Amino acid sequence: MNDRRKVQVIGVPFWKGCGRRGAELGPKGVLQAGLEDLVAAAGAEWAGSVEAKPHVPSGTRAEQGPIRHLTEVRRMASAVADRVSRAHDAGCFPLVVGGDHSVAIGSLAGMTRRRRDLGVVWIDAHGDLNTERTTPSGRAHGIPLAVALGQAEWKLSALPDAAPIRPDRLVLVGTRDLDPGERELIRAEGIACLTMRDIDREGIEAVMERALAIAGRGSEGVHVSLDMDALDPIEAPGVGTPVPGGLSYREARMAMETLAASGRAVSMDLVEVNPRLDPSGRTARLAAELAAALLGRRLL
Ligand SMILES: NC(=[NH2+])NCCC[C@H](N)C(=O)O
Ligand SMILES: [Mn+2]
Ligand SMILES: [Mn+2]
Repeated sequence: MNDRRKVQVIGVPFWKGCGRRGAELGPKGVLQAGLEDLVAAAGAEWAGSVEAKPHVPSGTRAEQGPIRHLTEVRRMASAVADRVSRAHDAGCFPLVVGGDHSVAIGSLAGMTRRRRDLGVVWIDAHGDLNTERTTPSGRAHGIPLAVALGQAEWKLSALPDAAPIRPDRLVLVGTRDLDPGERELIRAEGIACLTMRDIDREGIEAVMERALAIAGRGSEGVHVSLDMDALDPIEAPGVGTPVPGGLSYREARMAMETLAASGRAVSMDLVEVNPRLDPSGRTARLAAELAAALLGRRLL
């Protein structure tokens, strides 16, 4: 890892990919939980915090189609992609704070513009591998990986200069809730899926080493996408789609520390924090701590 890495926070106050208001308060919540101090404690330099918001001209009509609010999701993704590639060009580590997980379409577009052979570690209860055809909810936060892989009708390459990610460089971690179409895609593409069961059996450190071997070895760096619903709802109650049986506080910390020690992480998403669903604020605080751990904050 370089001596003092610059971190550019890109806040994306966006909820329309999950259909539940409150996710747009995520960036503010995570910042108020002390993100800046925690990043400093990680020894990183704070390059500031900017917002990426879609510009939707008034009078825009809700479109018909399988994915709700698709026009806004596309505009948001394009704004995020521009912020991310600019941060990357300025020598910064882009830290994208959502917002729901559809913001990752923008992060991946922005990163693949600059790094064609990007590895991706997707830490999430869900697969986020639905397409327009398989989505059970019509929510865009369930499709970002299918878009990034080029498996959906909406392709990452529709965004200027972005490139699809490679299925053999993608690894899912913490998975415990998949839809039928997602299972099929995982099988068909041979996507590595390190489920909660693997974590139970092998321990989080061994699982993360495996994840790094897939996404990290030989790639041009690893994008870490952390959906806070990967954590057990007891630790992180402020998420829109909680699933029981998730990562403990310690496992999540260890996962971040293992990624940090590898020195391979080049960008991160921190998503699905919904402060409205968690008056205690612990989900936002935990999210900020996990980002700092990924950036190298440690006890000694
Ligand atoms: N990023 C998330 N929390 N995604 C939840 C997705 C839930 C479900 N699989 C769907 O497609 O709607
Ligand atoms: Mn999820
Ligand atoms: Mn997700």
